[in-house]
Amino acid sequence: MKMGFAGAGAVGCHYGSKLAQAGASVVLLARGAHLLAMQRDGLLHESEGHTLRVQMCASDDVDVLAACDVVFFTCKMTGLPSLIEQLRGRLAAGTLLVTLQNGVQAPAMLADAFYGYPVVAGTAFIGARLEAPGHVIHSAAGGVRLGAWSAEVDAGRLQQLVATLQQAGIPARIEEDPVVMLWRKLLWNCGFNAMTAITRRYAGEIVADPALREMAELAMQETVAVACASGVALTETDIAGHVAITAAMGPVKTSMWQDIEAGRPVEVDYINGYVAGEAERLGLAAPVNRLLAVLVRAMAERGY
Ligand SMILES: NC(=O)C1=CN([C@@H]2O[C@H](COP(=O)(O)OP(=O)(O)OC[C@H]3O[C@@H](n4cnc5c(N)ncnc54)[C@H](OP(=O)(O)O)[C@@H]3O)[C@@H](O)[C@H]2O)C=CC1
Ligand SMILES: CC(C)(CO)C(=O)C(=O)O
Repeated sequence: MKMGFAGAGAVGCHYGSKLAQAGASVVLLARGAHLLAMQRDGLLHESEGHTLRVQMCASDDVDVLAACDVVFFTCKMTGLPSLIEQLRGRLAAGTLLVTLQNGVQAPAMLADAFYGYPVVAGTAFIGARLEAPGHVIHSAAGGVRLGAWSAEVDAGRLQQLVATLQQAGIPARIEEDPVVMLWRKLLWNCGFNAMTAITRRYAGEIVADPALREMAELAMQETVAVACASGVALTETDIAGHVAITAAMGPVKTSMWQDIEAGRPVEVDYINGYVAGEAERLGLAAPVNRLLAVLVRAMAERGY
């Protein structure tokens, strides 16, 4: 199976490297100083106490993905529309397209742009960051959940992909309802991504502080209400589950906190901003999500 990673940063390089180490043929679409570093020295990959230099084919030419069996989209949501435009008409028919973005919008965007292709929705539970160009640190977890999004997805092929990921040491499983899967992850991200980015506290610390925890829970309650009004069956139990898991979580810097610190575009419009917008469309109120989105946008504009 030839695996491609479109927008190979922290998440794409970690998974690409794990697959390459297990013998898969892997190609990375990357750019800038990060690409140059990987082309010159290979990827420096720190994971689970091991540091390796891993050589993979990396390019900024989209045709590097042309002959892949599977292409994982691993750019940020902020970069997805332009990446889709670059790849439109350039991938072989039948290529399995897998999204791993936070938020709930990526699979539908791909299914629209790549009509007739098999599209798989995915969620990544991982702590990973680009420490420097060509240097990825995987610090926590690493599981992937996948669910068939478009009718073109063949169940056997999806199972084979999950087996390949598992053989590479990536905990992977299939979810029967990809919409619920995406919203359940969004629920956590609405509660904790902006809160960690604003307060510079780990999610576990937010849960341990009654006032901060209350805000995170309010953001998640609004998200549950929007999900339910959209026909997605999330409940208060999902919130309690997220809070319990987060209380036991180590010091993982969320992707939004990393982006704010690095002065990169933030995904808040696809997380709290998305929920606030959907609430307005549905005639609901989501003031906490709206406030979190406004604050994170303002911080991002100032570059801190
Ligand atoms: N990192 C984490 O721990 C987690 C991340 N996620 C989610 O996974 C997704 C990916 O996150 P992450 O890996 O951290 O993001 P990164 O920013 O580390 O990686 C994305 C990479 O894609 C590159 N890229 C974007 N567009 C293109 C393009 N057109 N051509 C070539 N390269 C391109 C970016 O380059 P450039 O920097 O130049 O834009 C960047 O190197 C996000 O939706 C995030 O929310 C989910 C859970 C945890
Ligand atoms: C849940 C977590 C922290 C890691 O999977 C995440 O989604 C993020 O950093 O955006």
